[in-house]
Amino acid sequence: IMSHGWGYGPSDGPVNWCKDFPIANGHRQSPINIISGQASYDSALKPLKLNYDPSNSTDILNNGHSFQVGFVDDTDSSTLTGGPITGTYRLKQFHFHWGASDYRGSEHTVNGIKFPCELHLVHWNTKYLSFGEAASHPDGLAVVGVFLKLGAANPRLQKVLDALEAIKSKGKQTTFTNFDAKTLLPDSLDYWTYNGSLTTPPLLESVTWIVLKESISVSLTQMGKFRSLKFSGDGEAHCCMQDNYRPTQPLKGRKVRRSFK
Ligand SMILES: NS(=O)(=O)c1ccc(C(=O)N[C@@H](c2ccccc2)c2cnnn2CC(=O)NCCCS)cc1
Ligand SMILES: [Zn+2]
Repeated sequence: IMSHGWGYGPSDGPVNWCKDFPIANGHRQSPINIISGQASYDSALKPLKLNYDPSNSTDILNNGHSFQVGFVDDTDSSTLTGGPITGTYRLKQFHFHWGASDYRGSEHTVNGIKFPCELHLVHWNTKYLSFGEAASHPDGLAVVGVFLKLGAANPRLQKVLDALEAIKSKGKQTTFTNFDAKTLLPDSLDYWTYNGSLTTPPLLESVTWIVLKESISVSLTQMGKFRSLKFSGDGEAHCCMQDNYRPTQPLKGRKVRRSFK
């Protein structure tokens, strides 16, 4: 895992990203604060269709910013269609952002409310040849965001959290097969949607964001598992992986639409 030179600390964190990535001050940056009263209902928005094949999950990796579960994406077996997008987007990976405390950690906020954690399911448009190629086009990526709200332990998270034991430090990776990402989704697929960006460098403005209105639960103990990861590699000074979220960015005239009345 190459050291990217960026992180979430006082010197390499979000306030400094603009030095290496000037698009940080661009016109469609993410995350944003979603003001529910200002999101307009759009009856043209279709229901989300998420068809994930559990046999596509391959590995779980600590990439030094978060941990991500990777998927085979060389066929249309795990896809996102419908919703605000046209065409077929393939699931590439999912990862999370979380806080050092239970009162922060999500990237998007709703009416100024922060959640302790946010799940991102990352998809790329199959009109392009690869994720990397898609990431450089305005309609290249679609990320489904799911808020995690403090409450009862979520049994569907447990398999992911148990795997963290093996990837405590940066660069650690282990196999992670037969995981059905669909089990992480809430009952309702009602969503807000807007045009935005990657929330980490290179901050490319190529993401159609689809943020679910309904959250899933996470317990205090489970949040402790997230925080037991390290930003640092083996042998480096221990640096707990937490507060790996970017603050909300200016809307700059963008409209947020909602799929529900
Ligand atoms: N938070 S988010 O959902 O908006 C999000 C989704 C995906 C990526 C991503 O895939 N980034 C890699 C990439 C590789 C090729 C072209 C462009 C981008 C990359 C670049 N340097 N390191 N990485 C790995 C990386 O950052 N992985 C995602 C970690 C989420 S915290 C980043 C953020
Ligand atoms: Zn993310």
